[in-house]
Amino acid sequence: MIKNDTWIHQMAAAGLIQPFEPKLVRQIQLEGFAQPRQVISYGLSSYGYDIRLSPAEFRIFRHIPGTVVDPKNFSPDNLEPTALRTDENGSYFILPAHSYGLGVALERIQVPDNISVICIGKSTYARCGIIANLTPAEAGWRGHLTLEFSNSSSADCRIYANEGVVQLLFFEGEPCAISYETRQGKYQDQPEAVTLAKV
Ligand SMILES: Nc1ccn([C@H]2C[C@H](O)[C@@H](COP(=O)(O)OP(=O)(O)OP(=O)(O)O)O2)c(=O)n1
Repeated sequence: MIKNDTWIHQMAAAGLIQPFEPKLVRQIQLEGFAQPRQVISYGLSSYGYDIRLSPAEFRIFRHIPGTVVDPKNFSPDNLEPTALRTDENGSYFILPAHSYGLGVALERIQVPDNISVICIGKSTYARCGIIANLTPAEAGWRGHLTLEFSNSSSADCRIYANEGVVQLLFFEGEPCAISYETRQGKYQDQPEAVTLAKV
């Protein structure tokens, strides 16, 4: 069964999502500004939680002529760090047209042993041609999710840091025999930095 806002709120106290925002935030009031700034929503929703993109790092995929990407031997040279920019609308990275980029979640999550998390895109970005890869966070996993985005449009697009970027859905099942923690999964305890493919 999918978990609701009451459950997510209760579990936040036990470390499910940190930092935790108990309502859906659509605008923030900045010191020294008369008007609040509109943000891409983040925080608790009815049956999920919208997490933010960290300003720490965003990397864009680039082709290195003469090479083939090997998931068993991934080269960091294929992912070029891109600068965080800031203007009156907020801080953002630019994901060029028809390209692929990796960022990291601002929040740290800690998945209980009887829960599976599905990470899906936000409609606001989907409407701009940005596709967030649909990925799981497994029972017993902890850390900052590495987030993958493709820009399927022919225009460059901003991806805002410190604002909502993907949403998490939480599903409860019978307790599993072996969690991500007990199997010592290789992506356990990811820091707030892009974690590359490993074998
Ligand atoms: N966008 C995502 C999706 C997942 N994860 C983390 C949480 C997952 O619990 C863990 C492993 O995800 P997968 O099971 O999809 O990865 P693999 O099957 O490739 O790796 P493993 O062999 O560790 O299961 O990686 C992540 O950081 N960013």
